[in-house]
Amino acid sequence: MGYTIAVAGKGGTGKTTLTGLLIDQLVKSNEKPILAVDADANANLNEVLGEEIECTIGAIREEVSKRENAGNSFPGGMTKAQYLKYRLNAIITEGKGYDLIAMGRSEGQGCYCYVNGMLREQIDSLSDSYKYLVIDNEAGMEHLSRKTTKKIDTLFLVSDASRRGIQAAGRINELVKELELNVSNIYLIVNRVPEGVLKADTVEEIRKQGMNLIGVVPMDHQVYEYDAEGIPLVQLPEDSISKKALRGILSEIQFKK
Ligand SMILES: Nc1ncnc2c1ncn2[C@@H]1O[C@H](COP(=O)(O)OP(=O)(O)OP(=O)(O)O)[C@@H](O)[C@H]1O
Repeated sequence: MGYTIAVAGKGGTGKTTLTGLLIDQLVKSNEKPILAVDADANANLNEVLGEEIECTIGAIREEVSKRENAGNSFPGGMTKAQYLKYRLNAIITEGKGYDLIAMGRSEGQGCYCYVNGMLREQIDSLSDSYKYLVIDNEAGMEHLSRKTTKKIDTLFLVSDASRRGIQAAGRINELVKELELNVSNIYLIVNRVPEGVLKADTVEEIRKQGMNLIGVVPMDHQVYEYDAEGIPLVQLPEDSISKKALRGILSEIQFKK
C-alpha cells in the first residue's frame, strides 16, 4: 500500500484547489506513480488538474444496477464481479504523471452495498501499485468512514480563516476520532488568508479546537483569475503565492511511513 494522503474540509474552503496543487507538487518532485481519487461528489479535481473525466464510479454503479433491474445479463458472459472489474479499469484517466479516478455521484436510489464493496476492494488493490494515493474527500468523511482506504498516513484539513471555518474543521477533526478512522497525522491548513497573516482570534480558535496548524496559504488573486478564465490551476506559475505556500507546507512534512 502506497502512502495515503487525504484532504478534507467544508465546501468552498479551497480543498480541491489545494489537492490539485499537492498532486502537481508530488509529480514535480518525481514522487510517482500517483493515484488521485476525487471522492467528493461536489468537487471537480479534474478541472484543477486540467483533465477530462469520461466516466465516474457513480455512473458505473448506476449502469450495473440498471442492467440487473432490467434482467439483462452482462456482456460476453461476464459475471457481475468480472464486469465491474472490467469497467473500473476503463475509468482510470491518465493524467501527466498520475492516474485519476472520480467517484461521482449516484442519481438513483436503492442499495448498492455489493457494488460499493466491490469497488472499494478494487480501489484498495489498485492503490497497492502506486507510491501515493491522494484523496479529495468530502466533509462528511463518508467514503473514509466506509473504509475506502484502509489507512490514511496524512490528513490535511482545509479551512478558511473565519472562526466558523476553523470550528467546522474542528468538527471534522472530532469526527475522525469518533469514527475511529485509522489516521496517523492530521494537519490544518488555513487557506485564502488575507496577506497571509492570521489574526490572533483565529490562532486562538485553532488552539481551542486542538488542531495542529501546519501552515497558511495566502489569498492569491491569480487563483481567482485562472478560475474565472477556466485555466487549470496547476498551470499557475511556480512562483505564484499559492504554489510557493504549498511547497513550504509540504517541505515541513516527511511523507514516510
Ligand atoms: N488561496 C486561494 N486564493 C484565492 N482563491 C482561492 C484560493 N484557494 C481557493 N480559492 C478559490 O476558492 C473557491 C473554492 O475553491 P475549491 O473549489 O477548491 O473549494 P472546495 O473546498 O474544494 O469546494 P467544493 O468542495 O465545493 O468543491 C474557488 O473559486 C477557488 O478559485
